[in-house]
Amino acid sequence: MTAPLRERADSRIEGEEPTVRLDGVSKIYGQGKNSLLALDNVSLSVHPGEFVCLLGASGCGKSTLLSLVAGLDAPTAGRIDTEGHKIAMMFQEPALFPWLTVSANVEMALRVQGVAKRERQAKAAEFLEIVHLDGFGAKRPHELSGGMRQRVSLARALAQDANVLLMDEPFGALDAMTRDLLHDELERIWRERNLSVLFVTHNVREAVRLGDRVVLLSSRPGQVVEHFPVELDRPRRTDSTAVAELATTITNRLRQEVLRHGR
Ligand SMILES: Nc1ncnc2c1ncn2[C@@H]1O[C@H](COP(=O)(O)OP(=O)(O)OP(=O)(O)O)[C@@H](O)[C@H]1O
Repeated sequence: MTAPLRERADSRIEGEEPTVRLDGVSKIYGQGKNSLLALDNVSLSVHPGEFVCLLGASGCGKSTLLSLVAGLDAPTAGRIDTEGHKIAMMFQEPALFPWLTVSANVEMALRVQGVAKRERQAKAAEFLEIVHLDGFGAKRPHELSGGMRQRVSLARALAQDANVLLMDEPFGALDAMTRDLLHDELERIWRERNLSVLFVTHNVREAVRLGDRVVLLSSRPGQVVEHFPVELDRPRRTDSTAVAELATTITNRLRQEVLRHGR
């Protein structure tokens, strides 16, 4: 069984600069009596081409951490370095514009970058092909299934020309079969494009299925409790014995952590 190695986790490849680095990051919401410490002194790196999954009890600050890395909010203390890297974010809800076609939703990301109209259409078609949605460009989001809408969202993230993908429970609302298919798709795209991925999930097996490393956060305030390298051959199956075994180890650790906090 793979042992958790805290020391090794942030020195994966010597001399290689991380794409995302958090140093002693804390986040307090509000002020005075009503203030809430969401993250406490979190240090964490994601290396080029690395797939890191973030697990933790509900409310431990996972989404907060992603929003800080995305620059949507500022840390109260500590430092976040993503300099020189382009970041795209995906949420549980695909957040597509319902009045636009699928193609126009993807084109929006290109428009922001100043890509000319004719080129936009061709490029959007390419990105839709990457997520296996060729031929669906003229549809509206409501005409697609939940899994297909998440594919559009992924195509839009890729169209942002990002090398860092932040994913906040992107498959949490999908059925198990669709989720399995999207795991395969995401793994293929991650490898082909050498993306650095920071992926938040509640699903321990999903984290082991996808991650090079699973990082466990404590209950609030979120602190890094342990790093679990996942040294299993890819592609992995969510229902394989090896995935289940490591998932059990991590779940037990997570349970300990939750009980320690009495919730
Ligand atoms: N904008 C905000 N203002 C005040 N408190 C907030 C804000 N955003 C989050 N919080 C609080 O910070 C804590 C961490 O929230 P966050 O959403 O980051 O946790 P999470 O681990 O992603 O939760 P979940 O797993 O349930 O999605 C929670 O107690 C939440 O209520």
